[in-house]
Amino acid sequence: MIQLLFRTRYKMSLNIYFCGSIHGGRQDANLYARIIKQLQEYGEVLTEHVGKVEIEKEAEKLDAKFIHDRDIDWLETSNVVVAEVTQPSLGVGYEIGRAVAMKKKILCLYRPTNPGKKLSCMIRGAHDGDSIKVFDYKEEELPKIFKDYFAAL
Ligand SMILES: O=c1[nH]c(=O)n([C@H]2C[C@H](O)[C@@H](COP(=O)(O)O)O2)cc1CO
Repeated sequence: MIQLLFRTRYKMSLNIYFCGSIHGGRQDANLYARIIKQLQEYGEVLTEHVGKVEIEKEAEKLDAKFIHDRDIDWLETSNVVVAEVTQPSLGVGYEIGRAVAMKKKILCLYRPTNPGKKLSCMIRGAHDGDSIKVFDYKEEELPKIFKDYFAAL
């Protein structure tokens, strides 16, 4: 019951900006969709399109400046930024940098699956354990990570 009240309260008040690679590579697109579904338990995900398979076709119809300005507006109105940072993406790195400058609460999630690949120090090193958190994770750990993260906000 308490959890239900908690979720209802946050659904009404939290704007979540989810970042995931688009032009950087769509290998994790289905994972993004599953993450967005979980995040919707905690608030409104402003960037739901990041998990959509057909996003690249949609993006072709839109002007880059329109996408940039719309996303920066959403970033400004967001309360929390959640970024899946395993697949490197210039856009995601840029969004995180802008979000840091806006003093947003930021959660970065990285899957250390490939021993030959490392997360950028500019993301891992931004972790301060308070406003900016960077976690290594496995997908099955996400429900607990989100539960703990949003409860502590
Ligand atoms: O069509 C788009 N729509 C859009 O919202 N974005 C934003 C949201 C994503 O978190 C991020 C992805 O950047 P990139 O495309 O460089 O991987 O940029 C990026 C694009 C394409 O660059």
